[in-house]
Amino acid sequence: MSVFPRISLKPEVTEYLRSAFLNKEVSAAGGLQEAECRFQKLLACLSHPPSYTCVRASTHLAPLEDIGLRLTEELRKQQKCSSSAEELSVGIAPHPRLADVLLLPVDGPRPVERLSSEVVVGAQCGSAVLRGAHVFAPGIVGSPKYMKAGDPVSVFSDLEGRCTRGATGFQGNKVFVGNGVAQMDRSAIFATDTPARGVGVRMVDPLYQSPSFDGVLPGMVFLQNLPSVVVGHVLGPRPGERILDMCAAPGGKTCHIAALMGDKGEVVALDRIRNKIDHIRQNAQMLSLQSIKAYCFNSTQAVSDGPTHQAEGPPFPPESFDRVLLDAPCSGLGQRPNMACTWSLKEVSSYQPLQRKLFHAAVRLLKKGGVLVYSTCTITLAENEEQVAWALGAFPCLTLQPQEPHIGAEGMLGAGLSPEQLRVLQRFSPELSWDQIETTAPLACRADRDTIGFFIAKFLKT
Ligand SMILES: C[S@@+](CC[C@H](N)C(=O)[O-])C[C@H]1O[C@@H](n2cnc3c(N)ncnc32)[C@H](O)[C@@H]1O
Repeated sequence: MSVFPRISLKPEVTEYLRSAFLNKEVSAAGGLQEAECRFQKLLACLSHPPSYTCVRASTHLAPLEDIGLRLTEELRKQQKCSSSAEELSVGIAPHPRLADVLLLPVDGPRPVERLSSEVVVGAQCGSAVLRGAHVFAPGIVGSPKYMKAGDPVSVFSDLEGRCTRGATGFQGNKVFVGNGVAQMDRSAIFATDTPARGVGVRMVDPLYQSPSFDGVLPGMVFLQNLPSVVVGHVLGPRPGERILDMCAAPGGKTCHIAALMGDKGEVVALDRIRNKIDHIRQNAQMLSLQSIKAYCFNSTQAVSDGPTHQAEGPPFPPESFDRVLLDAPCSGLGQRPNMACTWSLKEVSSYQPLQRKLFHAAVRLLKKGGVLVYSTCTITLAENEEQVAWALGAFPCLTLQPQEPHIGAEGMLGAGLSPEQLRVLQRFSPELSWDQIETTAPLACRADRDTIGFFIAKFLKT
């Protein structure tokens, strides 16, 4: 059952994406009609959440089976505390190919009746609610005039960011994401002296029901999209190596890399935004990882001029790292659910130059014989296959490598790459099986197909 409309984009952005998905190579290979059909499915599936939640387990601390059992116990406790009449069976399943992944089913869309009191939240907060979160107070933009803690409310997501903060009603473009109970009075949420923190609305009857991971086994499980976990495995870090994560915050992949190395070696995490570095450090501490060193730095300038640079932190001499991850800043259009993106075409298409600058630094910092993984959470050709084609031309020392595991589809036609090159790329394309995925099918079967949109390329520097 489809509850949300397809993702709402500016017409110029829709046309830009259409021209990529219906490019000449694609149309010649499969026909224009099939390409249009794939594109329409893409727009529909992006506005819906995946049908499961993926968590990465800290298998450097305990066996997957033990973590699965402890998680089941914790979630059962959560259900007992929940006032929801309907119980969600926990049903955790290990991923058949990823030894550190647990999958949990999401139940939805469920028939939930709307209440007369409406709380309006920002689009990002609304998407988080659809993936199992409660509503945090900073995400609330509007509430009933006399709302008190304990009031039952319906929560709506403001798709276009039009609701003014503190509004008592909103008639704009909004979608219903479920019912909850206010945890604060309106006056506390919109207080001007001390901005409100913590849960503002506890969701009791969400449209999509999945467990809330707020405070659940924080050192043992980490919420992460499936393709993001695949990135760590594809990079293939080994104990004792020195690894660079160039765009690391909040550190999900950094921590995964350190865990895969058994916390032996060094993982250097860089990010340009200072307060995001604290998130990397907090996550490393929470997951008991000592091998991570995080620095606030612009990675386009992370190569030092001469080989004599002695300091521990960036910039680094050329050929300093065994493996480099470039999880690039990108247009993020693969994220699900995403019901509306208000970006202009200029914004959506602004990332290619920065990604190329980062690529230059990545190649220089990598040792000969080292591995470079480039990834994005977007669906555009310009940030994915076109970047690979450009990199192969710009850096003759790079060769494309097969990936293990290879769970996504192959790369998309249109950037002039050969069939062999496309086969070793990994493009997670939920639209390819959208409307064929049976929600009753075993979790492990649908998990690999019902992902966010994502892209991974692996190179070897020869
Ligand atoms: C896709 S996010 C990274 C997500 C992260 N790898 C993870 O798995 O948790 C991209 C990050 O790149 C950072 N960034 C953007 N430009 C950068 C630059 N020139 N140097 C370093 N970091 C940059 C952004 O601040 C953002 O945190």
